[in-house]
Amino acid sequence: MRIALFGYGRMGKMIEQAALNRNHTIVAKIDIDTKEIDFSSFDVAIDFSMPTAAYGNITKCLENNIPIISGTTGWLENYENAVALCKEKEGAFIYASNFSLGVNVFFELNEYLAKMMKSLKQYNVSMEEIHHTQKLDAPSGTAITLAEGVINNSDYTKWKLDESGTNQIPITAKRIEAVPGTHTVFYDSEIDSIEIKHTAHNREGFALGAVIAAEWIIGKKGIFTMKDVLNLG
Ligand SMILES: NC(=O)C1=CN([C@@H]2O[C@H](COP(=O)(O)OP(=O)(O)OC[C@H]3O[C@@H](n4cnc5c(N)ncnc54)[C@H](OP(=O)(O)O)[C@@H]3O)[C@@H](O)[C@H]2O)C=CC1
Ligand SMILES: O=C(O)C1=N[C@H](C(=O)O)C[C@H](O)C1
Repeated sequence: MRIALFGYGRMGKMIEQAALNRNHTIVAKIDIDTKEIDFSSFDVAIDFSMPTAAYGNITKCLENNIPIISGTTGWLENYENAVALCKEKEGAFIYASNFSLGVNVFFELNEYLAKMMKSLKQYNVSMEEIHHTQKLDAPSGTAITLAEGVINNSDYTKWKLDESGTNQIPITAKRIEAVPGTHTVFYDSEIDSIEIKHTAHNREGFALGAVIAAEWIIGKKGIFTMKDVLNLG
């Protein structure tokens, strides 16, 4: 498979390694200074760039009939526009806030737990995410997906950074040097606490998941998620 990388930072470099290990070729490394892109030279694009750049990169790929995998977080105000463009162009697109197998299992566990806890009103839910100090967005995309997983399976209706309130999930974002990504969902009552936690030990799982998604999307048309790719749930 011929892959173009949009963004060649921490994740772009990890994805390059994961792709080479699976016998793919990286034909382009595109950044903000790239003047011209030869869209005929690759089969699929993987975008791990920046919140301000992701939507533009996704748009370019869809307009040029290139399947696009995006892991960039912090651009979701434009997600529905990307979906509409993908439908209009009959393209192929996957966004995932987290491509690791472990986190996608954790997403399923989170939804299952939320369903069980729905009627247990003595418990209050909250979330914490911890990432490295270079991270640009807060809360993390993964924390937002976790909050949406609870909202879709409970009486909670919204999430907010650092703020609790009626039917609102408070999310705390901590920034600590070199942490790849740690997410915890807490249910607290006067009597006890339940917590589920995912800890990434490095970025390998994110990178491998993105390459697996790129392999999977070839020949498909539509808007998909990692749940489709991993056949979970
Ligand atoms: N979904 C998932 O599983 C995961 C998602 N992420 C997300 O991926 C994104 C990237 O993370 P990370 O690699 O750590 O960040 P980095 O800052 O290390 O890399 C981002 C890269 O994008 C480049 N860039 C800036 N503008 C553009 C543009 N217009 N087109 C293409 N590239 C551009 C930057 O270049 P320059 O430095 O020159 O500005 C930089 O090299 C983040 O949003 C992060 O949250 C991260 C890990 C896992
Ligand atoms: O910026 C990161 O590093 C990460 N970003 C993603 C997110 O916002 O959830 C995924 C992972 O936690 C690492």
